[in-house]
Amino acid sequence: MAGDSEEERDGFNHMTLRIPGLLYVSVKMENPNLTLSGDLLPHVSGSFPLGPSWDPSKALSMERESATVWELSFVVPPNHEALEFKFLLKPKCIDNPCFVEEGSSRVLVGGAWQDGDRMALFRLDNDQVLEYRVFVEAKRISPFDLAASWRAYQENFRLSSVRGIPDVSINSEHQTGSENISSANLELDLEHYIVPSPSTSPSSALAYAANSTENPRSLGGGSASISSSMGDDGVPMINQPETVGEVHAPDQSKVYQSPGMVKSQSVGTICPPEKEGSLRGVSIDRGVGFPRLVKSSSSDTFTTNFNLDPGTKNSIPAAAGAVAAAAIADQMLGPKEHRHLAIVMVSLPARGKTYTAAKLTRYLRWLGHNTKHFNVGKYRRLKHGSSQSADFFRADNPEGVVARNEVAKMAFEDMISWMQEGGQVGIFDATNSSKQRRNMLMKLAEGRCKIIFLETICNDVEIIERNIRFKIQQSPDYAEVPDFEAGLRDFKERVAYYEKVYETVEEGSYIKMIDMASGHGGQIQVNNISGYLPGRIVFFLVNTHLTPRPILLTRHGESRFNVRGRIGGDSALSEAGELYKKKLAKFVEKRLKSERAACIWTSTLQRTILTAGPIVGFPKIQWRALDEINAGVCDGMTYEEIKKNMPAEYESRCKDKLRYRYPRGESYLDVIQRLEPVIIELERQRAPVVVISHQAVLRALYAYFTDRPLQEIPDIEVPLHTIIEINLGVTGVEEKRYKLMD
Ligand SMILES: Nc1ncnc2c1ncn2[C@@H]1O[C@H](COP(=O)(O)OP(=O)(O)O)[C@@H](O)[C@H]1O
Ligand SMILES: O=P(O)(O)OC[C@H]1O[C@@](CO)(OP(=O)(O)O)[C@@H](O)[C@@H]1O
Repeated sequence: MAGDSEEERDGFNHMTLRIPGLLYVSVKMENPNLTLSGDLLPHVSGSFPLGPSWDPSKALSMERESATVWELSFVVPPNHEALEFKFLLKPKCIDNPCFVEEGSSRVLVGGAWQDGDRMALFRLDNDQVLEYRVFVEAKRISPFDLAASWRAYQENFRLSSVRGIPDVSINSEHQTGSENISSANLELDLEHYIVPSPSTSPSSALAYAANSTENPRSLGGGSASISSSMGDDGVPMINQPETVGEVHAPDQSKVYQSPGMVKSQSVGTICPPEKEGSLRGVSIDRGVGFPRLVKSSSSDTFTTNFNLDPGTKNSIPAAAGAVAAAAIADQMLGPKEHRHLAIVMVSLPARGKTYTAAKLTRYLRWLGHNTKHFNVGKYRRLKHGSSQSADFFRADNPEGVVARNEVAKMAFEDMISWMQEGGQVGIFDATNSSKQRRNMLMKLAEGRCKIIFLETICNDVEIIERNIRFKIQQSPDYAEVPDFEAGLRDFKERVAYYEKVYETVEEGSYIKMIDMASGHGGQIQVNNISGYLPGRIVFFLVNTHLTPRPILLTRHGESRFNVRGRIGGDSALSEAGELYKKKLAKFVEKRLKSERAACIWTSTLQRTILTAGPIVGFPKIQWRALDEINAGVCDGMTYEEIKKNMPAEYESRCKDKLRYRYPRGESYLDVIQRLEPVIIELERQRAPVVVISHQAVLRALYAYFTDRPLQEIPDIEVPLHTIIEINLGVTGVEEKRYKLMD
């Protein structure tokens, strides 16, 4: 250290005596009057080791240390005699001239400052004078210190200096670089930027989730078949076969200890996380999303051992994503009936059964579990028509009871048949509100599948009233009833008949969601729940809620690698990307202006962090889990180069882009697996979130919200400079797209 020869002033060390040995030098400039300096950036130009020449174009830029102080540090070798340097101000626009400080050059000899001026004076074009205070600090460092700090620099400093902001940050004013906003101005009305969403996206949250559930096999439905929608004549329309389902487990070693693993033999209560009042100061463990794992067996080894060929039907789940060794072990080693799981919904009408069943189905499918939703109401409508009045649902109407039990049995048997063909999780959606009905189901399930009851209880009369009104609007039961009030009366009568005979679940394995829609947290009770998958289901349900909020998904602004067609890497933004980041900031400002809280999530790659740069007023969080698919040895190559130099790899990826894993990199399935905590966190958040990430990652996130089959994920279109707004609402998911630039 130089402590023995320094003179302290203004908090900086001004050297007067030479320090022998290797030196660490820090020079700083301070300009308290920021408004004068405009967009002039301080630089240093000098002799070795500051630069090979005095050429201003090779001057080193200083880093902004605080709002008014700029800093540059460097190492001077031990045998170096004199170091000469000068400060420069360079305009951001490279075409404009730069300004060199007045007076002779500054000289440092062995770290001692040869009495240079303590002010740097710049005379600008218009004879305006800018003054900066100058500080120099020199410390002797040992080669060991240097080696250690070099390592630290390699590991940390370079990253944070490139990125310029810490993992969790918030900027309350526009950063340098976000000026010159005029070209980034947006129309007053954001609707101006709306472009059509792809036809496969969820058309409207008002579409009733039961419509897209399974059809009776007796009607030619089966495991993959007829449509969710009804034709004008009431006859189901034939649609595409369902493609979701069987895929390889990506890597059985890739299991991380998840909070989803719950074992409970007796009744326990879990309270969901508190509602977030404000997101400011939020801190997130960046490790989340990076499973602690050992890369070992490939999916090939796994599938050979356990005969999990995606093309063959078998009784073992063909799983992906977070479904890994634990899930498979449960399936392989547990009792035979445990290889298939039936989630049997229980509740009075209008308590969110179909909504919850549809959401859980979407989540499990996205993780790679072969899951289907069987809605008994749909079976009833197809068998008995959709114009049954409340009387049909009276417990003392024997014909109604027989008819309802018959369709319930039919749907349950269909579900079991599908499981025997390889299906893994069946979600059985009916009121199942009496012990007698549940006993019937348990008998049907004996030795064939494990049952977990999922009961939704709601004590909030206002929510029940709102739900009932939704049902009249959405349910095909009332599609033919022109008078809304008459429909309302009939449905309330139906609910009252159910209430008379309703028995809460007290038997078997169950999960009870109590008042989870109230917005005050509610609670979840679990009884006799164990195993990987039930644990995941409980964890998912604890974190979901009904608070409406938008999630804005966007890729980073165009990167320099994008321009050159190179994949991966960590390049900065192109000119178009720079413009997009400014437009995006304006968009976010307008779109979220009425929100009390919101959060900006980026990956740890600089193209997303730079894109988030000009957004002000909201906390920004970097997630490693949001980093782009790791292209391994192909990182930085163009697709053409991969095709030419690694034709076999290129070919394999074309054949199966979902499962293909780049050598030393990742597959899409790997990406989905690491995104699972991101999905849980997105479900848990109550405020809007802006996710600035990458093509492959956003494909996977988008597929979750829009219930797209895994196989389609690698080809989903996620264009640059476009914002995909996902609105999570009380009735489901709706999508809007804004295109800010061509
Ligand atoms: N856990 C819940 N408790 C109460 N209401 C809920 C819950 N989950 C969802 N909802 C709301 O209930 C409304 C009606 O739900 P739906 O699933 O059609 O009811 P059900 O199938 O029980 O008749 C949904 O639009 C949703 O807003
Ligand atoms: O899976 P494919 O279709 O190759 O798309 C993923 C690729 O998208 C890219 C662009 O080509 O994303 P990004 O824009 O985030 O850089 C590559 O980095 C990444 O490898």
